Amino acid sequence: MTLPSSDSLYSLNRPQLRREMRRRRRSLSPAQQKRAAQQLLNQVKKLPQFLRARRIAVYLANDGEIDPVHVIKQMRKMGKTCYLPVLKPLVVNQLWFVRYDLNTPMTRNKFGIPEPRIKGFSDNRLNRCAAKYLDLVLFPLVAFDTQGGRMGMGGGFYDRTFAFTRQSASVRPALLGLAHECQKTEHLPVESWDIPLHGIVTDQDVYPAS
Ligand SMILES: Nc1nc2c(c(=O)[nH]1)N(C=O)[C@@H](CNc1ccc(C(=O)N[C@@H](CCC(=O)O)C(=O)O)cc1)CN2
Ligand SMILES: Nc1ncnc2c1ncn2[C@@H]1O[C@H](COP(=O)(O)OP(=O)(O)OP(=O)(O)O)[C@@H](O)[C@H]1O
Repeated sequence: MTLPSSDSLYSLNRPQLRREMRRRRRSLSPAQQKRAAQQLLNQVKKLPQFLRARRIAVYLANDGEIDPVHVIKQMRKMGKTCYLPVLKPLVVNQLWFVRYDLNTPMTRNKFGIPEPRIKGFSDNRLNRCAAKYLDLVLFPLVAFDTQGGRMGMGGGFYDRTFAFTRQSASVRPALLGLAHECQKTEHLPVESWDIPLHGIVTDQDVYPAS
């Protein structure tokens, strides 16, 4: 099947575009995914936001997402602390960030994505990092454009969790989106609730926010 060209993407509404971009990334071959993951590390490891960050939130690849596995390995080599999103219990579509080491016990969330298992309240508190104390957050994206538009899985998890960054300009982790180059579109409308990112990193390029 031929992919719609960038022009015909214009005619799609938001859910259709999300479906199309998810299909695109899922249709990448294992070899393409492997190469993209390696190229992603080459892009990320040059970034000043990455070099200076000590606490970094990342994700475990799902649904054809660009895989930050080598970025995670590099973080560990550099002595940085890695955090993963955990669906916040009892609160609508918000995230916690919990420490992720080689021996972290894991479980699957309701979407089937592995996340650190939260045992007791105290254990959870010890290993959690408040979103405002993260130095860098790598957002998983479904689609992006080069003017600041972006789209995630549709739950608004990241938008809700980082809504505080609008108020307090002084406490602001660096926010960077990760995506395959094939998830770039011509133009995505920016919604009122969209949290602006500092840039997007793909296997091919770095797009700083303008
Ligand atoms: N790797 C990864 N982890 C992540 C996210 C992500 O986008 N990628 N999230 C970013 O927000 C959060 C989880 N959000 C998600 C939202 C929807 C679906 C999803 O697959 N939705 C299904 C419908 C599932 C259902 O309702 O039962 C679908 O659309 O097909 C997955 C994750 C936290 N962890
Ligand atoms: N701060 C917020 N408070 C309440 N609802 C919010 C907030 N931010 C976003 N939402 C809601 O969440 C949904 C997000 O939809 P959208 O298509 O933008 O998801 P998304 O791009 O996947 O978001 P994210 O990447 O943040 O997970 C919208 O229905 C929006 O109204």
